[in-house]
Amino acid sequence: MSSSPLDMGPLASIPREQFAWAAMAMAVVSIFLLYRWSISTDIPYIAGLPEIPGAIPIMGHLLKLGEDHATSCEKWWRESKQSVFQIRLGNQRAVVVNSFEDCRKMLVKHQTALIDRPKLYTFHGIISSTQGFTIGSSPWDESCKNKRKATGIALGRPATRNYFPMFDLESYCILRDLHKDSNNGAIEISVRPYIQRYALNTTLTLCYGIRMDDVYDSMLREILHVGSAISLLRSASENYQDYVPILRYMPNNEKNARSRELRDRRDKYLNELLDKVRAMIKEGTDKPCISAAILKDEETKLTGVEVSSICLSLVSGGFETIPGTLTSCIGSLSTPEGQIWQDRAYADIKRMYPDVKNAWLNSYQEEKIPYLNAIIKEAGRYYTVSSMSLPRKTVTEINWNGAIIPPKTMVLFNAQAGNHDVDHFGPDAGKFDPERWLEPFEKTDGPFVEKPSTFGVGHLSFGAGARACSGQIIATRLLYTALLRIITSYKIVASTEMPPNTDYVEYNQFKTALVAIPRDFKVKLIPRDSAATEQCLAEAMARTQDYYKEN
Ligand code: HEM
Repeated sequence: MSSSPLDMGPLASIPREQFAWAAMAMAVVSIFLLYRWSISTDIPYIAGLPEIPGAIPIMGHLLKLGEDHATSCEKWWRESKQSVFQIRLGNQRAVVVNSFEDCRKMLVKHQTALIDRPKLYTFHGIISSTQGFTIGSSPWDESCKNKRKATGIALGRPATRNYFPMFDLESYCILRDLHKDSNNGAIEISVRPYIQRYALNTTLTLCYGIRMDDVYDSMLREILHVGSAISLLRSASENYQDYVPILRYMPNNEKNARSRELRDRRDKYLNELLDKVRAMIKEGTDKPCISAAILKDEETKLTGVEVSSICLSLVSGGFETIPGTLTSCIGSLSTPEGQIWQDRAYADIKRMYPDVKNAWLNSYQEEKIPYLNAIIKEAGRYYTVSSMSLPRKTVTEINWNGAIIPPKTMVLFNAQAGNHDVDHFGPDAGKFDPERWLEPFEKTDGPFVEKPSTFGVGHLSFGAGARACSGQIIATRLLYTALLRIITSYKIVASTEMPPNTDYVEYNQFKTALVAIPRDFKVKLIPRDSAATEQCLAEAMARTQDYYKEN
């Protein structure tokens, strides 16, 4: 006998009602399991640590966080009065630390437990598949240790002396071109491109012994463009597929295609740079630099991929952070209140170096001027260019006031929140004020004296502990040298048509980027002492020509 399509076989003996119940139960169980799956995370809920309400299935808090994670977390901290809390980024659980004191305590006291960095699908799996991970994104292993050690030597204080001629040359080029392109102050100008070249040339020289003289050089602009686009793909608010795996399988995955395109463009210029070094070695014209040392097989104990990774780390470590900090700082200094700080800085420079030529000469050798140091600290604090720092991952458990944060948990440091914490910096934490770093003084008499700091540089912008920024010493020197030379040459005045945005959140035009990109603005440069500036420029030109000859 053939069965009809409606023949239900053995199920036919189950009464219709019972069948309906069974089907409903199965549906309920399936929905429950689906729901459980949609809210499950790599690390289970951490008992004893508050979780921010409002997470939704699959996405967790990703949508609620919006584009600007640092500002959302800062708000949740203030609303919940809990500085350390847990959130869900898709299927990953993360602990967020907000207040200055908690960031400091977590980063320093638990530095060994927090020595690792998480791996992300797009950045590690696609973008970094050819040149290796940058140091800032490397999980903690033997290779990362070697890379950090080599970088520590190349960027440490004793090595800084070797870079004096480079600091001299690159900061001279900023002033040379500002002087030329603004027609000695007659034309309003946007300063960021000059500072971008400054930051990039410094690390390119360190890594490859190569620099680009033209602010709009095509390779220089390509490196900056690709680097910024990659930095966007690293951010959680821009790239949900790192946390919501299902999105990776979407047809025509635009993120993957873009990642591959950027990776290929980056490979192209990195290979070109290495080829140039190879050619220079062949001709005997190579300059002392990290990649030449490796290519010439000097004793380095590093592999080829590790060298690429180090060069990539140094180039990407500075090209946005330094321009972000220095450009925004110049924005704050150009305001009417900022012009008073400029004048005080200028007076302090003249107090230490009555002859401006000596100030220029010493600008890359020592950081002796208290008022300038205060401006640089304040710029680092106020414009926290890496607002959520770089993510960390625990290797061992952390007991945080009784809550056990297990190994392999992602920990995020809200440096922006900590740097504007009124409980630490006082009620004016939201104001740019270099004088917070100076001892109280009779404003007219001076002299300015820096307050001693109990915690590194006094703010969280370079991170802290075992994975703190490797480039901090060089970065500070670069900021100092450039600022000294700019302030001694010009009084910087904000453009009335294109003034700077000096709000510590709104100055950034891309909230989703890993490192802030300041909104464009222009300034007018009013010469302080044209004859002295021209003499300083002429002397710097002569010195830097000698440097070229020596190399
Ligand atoms: C104003 C300038 C800079 C700022 C604000 C900055 C900020 C940071 C931050 C927040 C981190 C993560 C720290 C942590 O996890 O605790 C970091 C890591 C790092 N930075 Fe910087 N940075 C700057 C300049 C530079 C420069 C110029 C270089 C290289 C020449 C550099 C190289 C690195 C490297 C290699 C790491 C990774 C360290 C590791 O993971 O072990 N940075 N930086």
